[in-house]
Amino acid sequence: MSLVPALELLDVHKRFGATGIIRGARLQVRAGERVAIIGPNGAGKSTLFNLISGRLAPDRGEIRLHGQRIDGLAPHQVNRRGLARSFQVSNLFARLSAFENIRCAVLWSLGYRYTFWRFLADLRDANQRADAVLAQIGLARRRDVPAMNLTYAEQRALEIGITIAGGAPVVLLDEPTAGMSRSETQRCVQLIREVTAGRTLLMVEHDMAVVFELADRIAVLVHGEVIAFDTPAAVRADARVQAAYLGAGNAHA
Ligand SMILES: Nc1ncnc2c1ncn2[C@@H]1O[C@H](COP(=O)(O)OP(=O)(O)OP(=O)(O)O)[C@@H](O)[C@H]1O
Repeated sequence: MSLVPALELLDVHKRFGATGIIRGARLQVRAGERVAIIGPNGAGKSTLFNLISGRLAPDRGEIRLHGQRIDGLAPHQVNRRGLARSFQVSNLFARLSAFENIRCAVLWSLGYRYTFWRFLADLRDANQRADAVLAQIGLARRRDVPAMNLTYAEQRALEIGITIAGGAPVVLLDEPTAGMSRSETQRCVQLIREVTAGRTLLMVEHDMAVVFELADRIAVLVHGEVIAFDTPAAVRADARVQAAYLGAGNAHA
């Protein structure tokens, strides 16, 4: 395993107006690791994701992907360097089929800068790859169904498929099980486990059962600082975490 962290945050700061939202966040995610970010509402989890994926630039500090600085790059540049993210709010093309949605993501990852003949060859590859991803996310039989006619859980699975379709080694999932029933959540956990095998996963998740089942390590974000970053067992036993979050009867816990 590489000694260079897959993803590293060094003293990252971000303020909105006069309010410091991310205040010296530090994190080192190893290649192949699954890490969950938890924390109370408003702790800055979404802001942190936006900073990592290039939607926001930090005011201070560094963000590194496989040792290379990515802070300040645009989202598509971060994506090209091997980091893909999903969104809380649906990102699907409603009228396109499940297959076409995935194929768009595959073609995007291949780039549109090729000649026409090269594009045709890529299209063949893209079709094969899109079908492989559909099979992986369990939607092969729903291949030609427009995204808007899929069930909610299928739409969320499709979003995960779109995120991994380009083959990015580092994947950010934003509340992947939000709004799901218990059984849908169970299936989604299994899906995430399968599709992120061999990749590095960073996820924001409010469902503690999912977090404790999936994560190798958990980062606890409180007021824009990572106050604990450890194994699930150690985080569960951490008095600061209990005081700040887990024991506090948080609405999401
Ligand atoms: N673009 C923005 N401009 C001003 N304030 C913002 C902006 N984005 C987020 N905030 C504020 O930053 C704080 C952190 O928000 P963020 O969404 O990152 O928290 P979170 O931990 O993801 O919360 P939740 O668990 O509720 O999703 C909140 O007080 C929010 O109102």
